[in-house]
Amino acid sequence: MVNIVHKFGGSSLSSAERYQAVANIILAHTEAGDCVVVSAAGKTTNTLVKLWQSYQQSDQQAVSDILLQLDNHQRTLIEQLLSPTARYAALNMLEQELALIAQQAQQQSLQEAALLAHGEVWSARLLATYLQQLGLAANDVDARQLFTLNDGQLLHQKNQQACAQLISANSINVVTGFIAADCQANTVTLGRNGSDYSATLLGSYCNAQQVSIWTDTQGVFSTDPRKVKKAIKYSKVCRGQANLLARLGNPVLHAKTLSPLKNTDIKLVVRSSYETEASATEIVKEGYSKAKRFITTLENIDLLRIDQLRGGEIGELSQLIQHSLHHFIENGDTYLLVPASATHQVVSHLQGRANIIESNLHGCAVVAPSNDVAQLFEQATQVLTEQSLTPRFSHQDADYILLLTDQSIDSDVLTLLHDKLINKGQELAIIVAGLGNVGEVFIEQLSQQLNRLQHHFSVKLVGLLRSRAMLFSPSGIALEQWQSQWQNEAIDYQQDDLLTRISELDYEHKVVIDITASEAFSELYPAFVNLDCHLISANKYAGTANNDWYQSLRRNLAERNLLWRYNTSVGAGLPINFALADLQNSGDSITHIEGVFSGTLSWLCSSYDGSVPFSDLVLQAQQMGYTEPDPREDLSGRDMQRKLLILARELGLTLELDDIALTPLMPEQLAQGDWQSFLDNKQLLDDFIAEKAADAAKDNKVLRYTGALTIAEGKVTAKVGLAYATQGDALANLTPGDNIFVINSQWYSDNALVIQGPGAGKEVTAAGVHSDLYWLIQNLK
Ligand SMILES: NC(=O)c1ccc[n+]([C@@H]2O[C@H](COP(=O)([O-])OP(=O)(O)OC[C@H]3O[C@@H](n4cnc5c(N)ncnc54)[C@H](O)[C@@H]3O)[C@@H](O)[C@H]2O)c1
Ligand SMILES: N[C@@H](CCO)C(=O)O
Repeated sequence: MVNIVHKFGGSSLSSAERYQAVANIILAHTEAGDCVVVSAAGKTTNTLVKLWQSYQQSDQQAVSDILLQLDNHQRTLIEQLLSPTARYAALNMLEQELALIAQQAQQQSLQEAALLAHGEVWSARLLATYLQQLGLAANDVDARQLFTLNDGQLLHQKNQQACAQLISANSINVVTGFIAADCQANTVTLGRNGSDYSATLLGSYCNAQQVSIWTDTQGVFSTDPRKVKKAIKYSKVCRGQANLLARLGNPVLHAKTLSPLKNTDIKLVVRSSYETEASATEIVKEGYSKAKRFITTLENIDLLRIDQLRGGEIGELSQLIQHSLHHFIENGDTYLLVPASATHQVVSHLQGRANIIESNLHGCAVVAPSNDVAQLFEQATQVLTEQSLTPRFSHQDADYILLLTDQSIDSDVLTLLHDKLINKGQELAIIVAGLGNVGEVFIEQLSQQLNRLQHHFSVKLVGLLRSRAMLFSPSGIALEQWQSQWQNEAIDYQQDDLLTRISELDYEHKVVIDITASEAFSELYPAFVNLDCHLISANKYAGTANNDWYQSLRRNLAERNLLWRYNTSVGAGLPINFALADLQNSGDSITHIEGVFSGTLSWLCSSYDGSVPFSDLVLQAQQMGYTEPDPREDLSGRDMQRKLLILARELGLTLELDDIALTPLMPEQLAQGDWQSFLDNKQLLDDFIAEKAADAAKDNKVLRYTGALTIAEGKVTAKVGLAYATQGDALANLTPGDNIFVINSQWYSDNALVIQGPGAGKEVTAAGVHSDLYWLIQNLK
């Protein structure tokens, strides 16, 4: 089975040293069954083209000179690479082939494509022989036996069968790029950059997993890295943008190269054959990478207006001039950008339907996410005008802009444009898990918040998760339409799918915001950290997990410079964690924390006067979004126990949950069974509370549920449970739903520091999550 198709261009094979470097790459990156597509070595194709031109001009002397030049180049490669036995056979074969070309030239029977094909045939044969010499099973394959075209159209079925028959599963198949055959077995060529196209065709016919284009650049950059030092190399580029760039003349990839990959899962990777350790650019399917910004320059372009462009005509024209072409519609007219050298051919092919509107233009195209296009259009026009390069023609489309000028854009102007238009890192991708009470409000508030944050940082919501379905959109989910996008695009997922999608996000920073109440989800935190995600949690499970797990998570975060914030897990939006951290960072030491840390239990106890059954109040609290998904988590005291543990760990204590004594606010037996069985037995709760309230009332007290943590002489005691508060006390007067934190420390010993306010509710909690997000961004800057 073909796993990877590798492709090496002419510059990667320009000398014996380069062949050796390629062989080393093959040794390290291929296994039996893989294919290696090669172009002609160095400038061999150009030399063969010159030979053809001299032949057409009947310049016999030039033909002989060029043949000698080819002989010298190939001979040097063979002599430097092959052992004496292999060398003898290779030189013999080369001699015969060159003699045949000379003979055909004399007999006036040379064929252009067959002549050009020699370059690739020589490369494939030499590389395969050299690999054998290194002990690898390798064979050369002439692509004219693999790819057949009829009338310019590839015969896919026939070609697929040929590949299945001729590509060996037991050796490295070194395949000639650029060439194919017609139905009469005549050689045809696949056009400019044909070897890249050969590689993707072969990949699709063989159902390969990946096509790797090894080239002399390191990948796809935001602009030409030779002209702009600060050009950004992108690790991922979507096929749509790569295609558009190719049509606009960007030289890294050609539109044709991408076409065989349409509707396949084959990965396309562009990487450097010179710096093999450098990271590569992966061209991924739509939706698997965020849209990026690029500037590509245009040189010597003519602008044609075309009447009645027919379907498929652009393809025909590209084939004719062997160049990717781009057309667009402006005010109802169809325009075509044509390299000036090919205008004549295009105009005559279109027989009176093409008018040259502007000729000899230069300029640039800026490819960008659609939301950014309008702003970039203004900025780019301004930069060019300031540089006295006022555009002669401009066009704004859905995902790019085109600015055509009289003079070419030199590297100084390109650098100015790049500085102004291209993001320089600092992007944060947000994944939100849990779209319940708090999650929904958080997303509603996010759009307003992002407008503010965008001034400092580029922040995008890229993922939404419920327990079974997920929605990922690497370029950003439209916040105004997230619900309809969810309805239409969310898909079921397994844990591995989620981790894969997160790993594919090509952002400088990622944060998973956990607004679930799921312990299972919190168990994924170590996996998120391994994928370099920051964490924000409203969920309390990770913060209260056993100490070994918790400490190991903290260590992993620290090792990777990642941040974790979970302020809302205690006191919702109240700044309790800020206060504790601040006191400790200022040198204070906390001795005692006491109070009511549950919005639900605060509201229930303060609202209860016996007139409404307690269980009815529980259902109301649930409706108001105060309770945990299962309110028994609150009634059992467990939720408050978790909060006290989180506070204790903020103080640097290494308690476990069960180190905090707990007395529940419900009869033990109600903890068993599902929610319905609780409802069936709610009378037990009502009787339990009525009894406790009556007991408290005997001393003119009221029911409250409180927690306390004391550190005295190195000893820690902590508990949560029912308390009777004296009428008129701060605790008895607590506003229903409010939390209160009474903090004693070295500095606040007699007169405690008190923090009080709403401790639950979807709005305040969502606002608290935003505060954590803001804090994170401040710390990333
Ligand atoms: N409600 C509050 O006032 C408040 C205050 C502070 C903290 N919190 C915490 O915020 C969290 C959410 O509270 P809520 O009131 O919004 O709860 P909720 O039950 O309304 O929402 C939780 C959501 O998480 C989803 N979910 C469950 N498991 C998931 C998984 N594995 N992956 C993705 N999504 C999953 C559920 O489908 C649900 O939509 C809880 O941990 C809670 O303790 C809530
Ligand atoms: N159920 C929790 C939510 C806030 O953590 C409470 O009532 O306090």
